Amino acid sequence: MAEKRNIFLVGPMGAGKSTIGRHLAEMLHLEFYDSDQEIERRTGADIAWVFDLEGEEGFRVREENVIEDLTGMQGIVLATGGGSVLSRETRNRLSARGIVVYLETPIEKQVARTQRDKRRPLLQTEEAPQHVLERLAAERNPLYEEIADFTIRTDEQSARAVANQIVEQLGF
Ligand SMILES: Nc1ncnc2c1ncn2[C@@H]1O[C@H](COP(=O)(O)OP(=O)(O)OP(=O)(O)O)[C@@H](O)[C@H]1O
Ligand SMILES: O=C(O)C1=C[C@@H](O)[C@@H](O)[C@H](O)C1
Ligand SMILES: [Mg+2]
Repeated sequence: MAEKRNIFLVGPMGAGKSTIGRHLAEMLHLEFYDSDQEIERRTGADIAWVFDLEGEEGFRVREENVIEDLTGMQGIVLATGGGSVLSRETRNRLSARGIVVYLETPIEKQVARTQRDKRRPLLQTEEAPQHVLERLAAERNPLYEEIADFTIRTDEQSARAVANQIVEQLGF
């Protein structure tokens, strides 16, 4: 049987990777994974707690390991953590083992979408979320672009409509 392909969603916090990823997996009859959720499952702690106990550095090690394992699977949709592309090894694995879709959205939209929940420790600081997200974007957008097979904006349509658009672009 032909190898089943993987789809990896990358992009910043609030781009909609987790939400759109679930729709996409359902539409394509693939399994859905989310690296943040997988870290929570393996540690039995939430993301904020991992950041508190181990710092961002410890979190990144866990993230790299989880993505190494998940990218070794076949036939999955994976929503990656927003900062996972900081690791060169992770970027190489994502590029080599699946189709990478960059979900792009303006900062203002990211701010609005991440305002209500407190699960993103990098945004729980004195600095305004808008500034943090701008700083992260300057460093990370080139990395998302570097590995993307294609890019889709997620601020103009519903999550389901974006998933549909991805299915069309994938052509399978
Ligand atoms: N296309 C969309 N249209 C409207 N709302 C959306 C869309 N995509 C996502 N949202 C909403 O935005 C919020 C953030 O989305 P989501 O958690 O999927 O982002 P994420 O990219 O996984 O972020 P993170 O990197 O922090 O995990 C959710 O409440 C979701 O319902
Ligand atoms: O952009 C980031 O660095 C992060 C995004 C989230 O998906 C989580 O992985 C965590 O909150 C860190
Ligand atoms: Mg997510």
